[in-house]
Amino acid sequence: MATPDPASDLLEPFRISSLPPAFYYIPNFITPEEEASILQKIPPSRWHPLSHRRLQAHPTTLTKSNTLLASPLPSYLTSPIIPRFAALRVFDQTPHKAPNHVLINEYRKGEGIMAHEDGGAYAEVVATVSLGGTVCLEISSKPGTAESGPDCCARGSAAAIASSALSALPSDPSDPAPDLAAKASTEGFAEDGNSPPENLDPPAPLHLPSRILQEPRSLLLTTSLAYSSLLHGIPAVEADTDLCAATVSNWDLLGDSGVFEKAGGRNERGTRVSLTYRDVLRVSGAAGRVLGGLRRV
Ligand SMILES: O=C(O)CCC(=O)C(=O)O
Ligand SMILES: [Fe+2]
Repeated sequence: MATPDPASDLLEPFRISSLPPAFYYIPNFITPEEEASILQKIPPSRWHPLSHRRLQAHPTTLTKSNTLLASPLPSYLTSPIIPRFAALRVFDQTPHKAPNHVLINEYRKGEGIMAHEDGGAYAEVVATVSLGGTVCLEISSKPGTAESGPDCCARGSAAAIASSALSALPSDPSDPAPDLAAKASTEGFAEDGNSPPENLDPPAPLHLPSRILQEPRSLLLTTSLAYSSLLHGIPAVEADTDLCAATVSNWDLLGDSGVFEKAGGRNERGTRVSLTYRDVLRVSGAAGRVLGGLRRV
């Protein structure tokens, strides 16, 4: 069954409203010190070179049957990030209620990743933390779907999806990220976290393909229909150009859009590292592996 949009009153201010549900963009999710510390702890020996990027999987790659052999994530990937996901209830609706797998991708200038979908091995929530450089993620529809083609169409199912969102639980963010509490309170959300988001605005037009600009230290959440119905990719270019409110879907959510305005709408690519947190559906526990091993002997 599809994982519902994890919308809560805490996430609603960060929803990318011009895109189909449900993408959320949160700038400054981690601090510069936390970013530097994580980058420095990524083990150089674990990289798998690919043709246009390099990759490492934690705790391990999945088996051929898309099973995760359960083992803990390294602490530099869990703290402080996973408690912040919990405070925002990002993974509350997934089977294990927390991420159990992280892919680390590194892209150098001019590198990218082809348009793709992440597939059925995972619950439909991906939480991407960006480190180092800035890139545009390109969002497109799957070939042959109603949204494909150059035209706009109405976000018809947005309200239905939003209404199936999380029923909010009392909030106890033990370790809120720097900007989160302030953003939620300036948006006037109840502190007890019990009010479901109101969605009274008319549906926003959606334009596909579209771009999401990912600043260093930001968090991007790709969930529900955004996960299952759309493709995402990073163009392999040396610079992202023509960056402005009309061409970047999360322009109003950026931490500092002035940087791109001052640069004439241009983002010169540098090395970017992404951490993509997911909940693998099929997990084989250590006990099961021991028993399985004994049976095979
Ligand atoms: O680096 C990114 O932001 C995207 C990575 C990605 O799409 C993936 O690992 O499936
Ligand atoms: Fe992906």
